[in-house]
Amino acid sequence: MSDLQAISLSPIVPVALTIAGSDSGGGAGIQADLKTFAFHGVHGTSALTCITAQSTMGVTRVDGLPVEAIAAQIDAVVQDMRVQAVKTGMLLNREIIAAVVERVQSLNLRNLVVDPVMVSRTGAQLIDDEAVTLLRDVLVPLGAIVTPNRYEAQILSGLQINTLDDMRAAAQRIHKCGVSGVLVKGGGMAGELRGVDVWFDGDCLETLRTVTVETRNTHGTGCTLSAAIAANLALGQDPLTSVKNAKNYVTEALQFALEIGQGPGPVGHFFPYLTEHRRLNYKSSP
Ligand SMILES: Nc1ncnc2c1ncn2[C@@H]1O[C@H](COP(=O)(O)OP(=O)(O)OP(=O)(O)O)[C@@H](O)[C@H]1O
Ligand SMILES: Cc1ncc(COP(=O)(O)O)c(N)n1
Repeated sequence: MSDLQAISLSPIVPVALTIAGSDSGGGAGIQADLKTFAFHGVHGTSALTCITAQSTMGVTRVDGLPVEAIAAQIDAVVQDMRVQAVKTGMLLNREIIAAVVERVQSLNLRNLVVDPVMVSRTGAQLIDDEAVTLLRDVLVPLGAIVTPNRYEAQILSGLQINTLDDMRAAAQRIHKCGVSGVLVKGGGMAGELRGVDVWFDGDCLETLRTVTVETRNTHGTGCTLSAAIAANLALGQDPLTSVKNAKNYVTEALQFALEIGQGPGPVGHFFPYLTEHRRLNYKSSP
């Protein structure tokens, strides 16, 4: 048997789990997470929390799933597979957050990346006040890494964020709640700070910069980033390396973001790696 055959017959593929909502438009939520896991060579599993009717134009309807159905999905995956990393995304309401917290604790889920989906990058609150409190006080402290955007970081820290120093102060304040690593994301910052993130893990306070991509097609950046961090953790990378690799991936996916639909299009999860030939075919399509 050749080496190639031996490898393909017994692949040791890491497994990651996303606990998040569905985006019918395919740009964010579970759809973005599974594409990101696949890109990284990680087997993606999912526990759906809610179904959004959504497109690049926005969300027109949201239906939460029964908490028993959410818990059953998590149990089914974890009882069968060795899940190396988990990410949470849109958890919608208090009941769903409480159910996820209960499963994370009972099953002792490790390498948890909490994307605290609470406020859109434009500042609109996506979950009710009670849910915000529970997420902040109970779920975030269980995380290995939490990834708030500018507005979410304001809620978690109680600080206003307008400058890089504010981002740093917020990351340090959020760390005090017990989460191991904090990444304050700068997609919603103005001017030179757009796309600049701040990392704090108790020792290291680091500013992470790639390039600012001039595009309006940024739908799904937050989901993609947290899923890529989870994928890197599943692959055995340390937290800061995972965050840096994930940021590089998101930057590249933004550079190949898709002009699809009438609103801000999604990032291109696989598009940097399509052959030039195939991209030319797309351009010549009607
Ligand atoms: N124009 C950009 N250029 C480079 N990086 C960007 C840009 N916009 C966002 N990012 C990066 O994308 C990642 C996601 O951050 P962002 O602040 O957009 O999160 P979010 O608000 O949760 O996402 P979304 O807008 O999709 O809800 C961060 O690493 C951020 O720095
Ligand atoms: C189902 C679902 N989950 C999360 C988000 C936020 O997405 P992002 O912050 O990545 O744009 C979304 N728009 N829809």
